[in-house]
Amino acid sequence: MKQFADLGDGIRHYPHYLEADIQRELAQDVFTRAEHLWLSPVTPGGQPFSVRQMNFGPLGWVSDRQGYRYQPHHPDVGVPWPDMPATMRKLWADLLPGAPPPQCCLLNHYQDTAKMGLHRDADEKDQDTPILSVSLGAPARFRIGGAKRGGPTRSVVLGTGDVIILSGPSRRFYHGIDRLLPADDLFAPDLGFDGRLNLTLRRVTRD
Ligand SMILES: O=C(O)CCC(=O)C(=O)O
Ligand SMILES: [Fe+2]
Repeated sequence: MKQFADLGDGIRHYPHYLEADIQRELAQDVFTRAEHLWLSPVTPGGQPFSVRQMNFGPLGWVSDRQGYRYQPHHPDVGVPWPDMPATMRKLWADLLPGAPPPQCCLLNHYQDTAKMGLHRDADEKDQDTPILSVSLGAPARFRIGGAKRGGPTRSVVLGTGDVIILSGPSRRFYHGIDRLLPADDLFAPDLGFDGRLNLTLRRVTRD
């Protein structure tokens, strides 16, 4: 069992969990298969996100003028989302033994000043199975609060190859990304892309 920092409330941070060559393979696979399929999401109110997004796996999270939802097909081209990377399925099985398999691997690609405001992952019928997320590339400041908006928050730097799990009470906590941080050369293998890639695994349905 690799070391993790227990941040309380079911938050587990595994720094440098993925080796550099695995990170490189994962990034190459993801960017190759996501090419031409990236989405520029907008909120239902029409505000653009500063990240671009894509999904792998049976269900993908989509945000547009019609609302937030999960669907089995890419909204622009109508094809099923590409298969979930084997590395991500293995991570889930290794770190969350006994959990039902993930149904969505959401990609968030952050460049320059991209960020993500505080939100809860609330569109899944399954609000109990943990969320597992991987960071690749530029480090970022991840912010996490509590179950109610407006309460105190804390932050943790997520570096390349890090895994964070939100389980237990923290599955329903507000969280977001403040901003990208300058790369730390000691832990910054060249992964062949700019900015930061986040891959988030979630269970969506309750069955
Ligand atoms: O980029 C991250 O680490 C967080 C992404 C996130 O919270 C989400 O996609 O719901
Ligand atoms: Fe989230």
